Amino acid sequence: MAERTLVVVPTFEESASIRSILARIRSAVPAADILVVDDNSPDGTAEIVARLARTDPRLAVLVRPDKSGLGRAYLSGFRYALEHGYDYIVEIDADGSHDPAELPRMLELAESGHDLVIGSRWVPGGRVSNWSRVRQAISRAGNGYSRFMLGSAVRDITAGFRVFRADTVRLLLREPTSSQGYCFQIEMAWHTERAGLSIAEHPITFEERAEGVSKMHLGIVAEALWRVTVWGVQKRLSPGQVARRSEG
Ligand SMILES: Nc1nc2c(ncn2[C@@H]2O[C@H](COP(=O)(O)OP(=O)(O)O[C@H]3O[C@H](CO)[C@@H](O)[C@H](O)[C@@H]3O)[C@@H](O)[C@H]2O)c(=O)[nH]1
Repeated sequence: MAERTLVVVPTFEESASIRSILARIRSAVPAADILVVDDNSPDGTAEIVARLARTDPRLAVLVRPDKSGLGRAYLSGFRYALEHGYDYIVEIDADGSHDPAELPRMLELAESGHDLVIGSRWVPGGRVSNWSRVRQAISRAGNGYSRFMLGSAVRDITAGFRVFRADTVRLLLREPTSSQGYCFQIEMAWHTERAGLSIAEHPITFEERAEGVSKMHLGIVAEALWRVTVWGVQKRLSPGQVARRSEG
């Protein structure tokens, strides 16, 4: 059977950019299916996708009742992908920060045996464009701190542009995840690394969004700081027995 790919696009208030990113994904990976996971955006993002899906059987939208964080949205998308028998699962932002044209190469890397492929800003060849100095500093500091606390070798552990083999996700979801927000990305990559699976970082250019606003806020940074600190301390106290999951 041919291998099947699901591109999961989490959205909250992305009505200005959703049409464009869906068209770009479709043109970059025509054989892939697309699932938008929307947290009941007041700006009608889900309604736009639902209208497009009426004439595109390979596009679907999952509407969640409330805004409950990027991590929770991705979990819903992952479960959908596993239930529907996909072989590869893609994560990509809806705002155009990630160029879907990188996906064929990232999928090739996954097909060649990497369990997780990260579109990385912080490896040679990777860069950011139009990102404020503050956001660059937060990203670099977050990655540096995570590498130090968790002993991770991943250069862009917070990145939101990824290809997972479905088996990787199946393994990760055997235990409940604790992260609500963008910390989910750190948790998934670190657990993949700890499981001894293969991670490749593919250099990308991350473009600051042209429309809409970032959903990043202080609470998201605080959650990541807190959880990475706890995981890092637990790792030092009982190596090999990290209580990665602190809640359901
Ligand atoms: N469903 C849902 N989607 C969400 C939520 N919060 C954010 N999103 C969606 O998640 C994507 C990323 O959100 P942005 O707000 O655009 O993120 P960013 O500030 O540009 O952050 C980028 O950098 C982070 C740190 O490196 C990354 O962790 C993140 O994935 C992204 O690439 C967008 O498609 C946005 O609509 C949520 O609570 N629910």
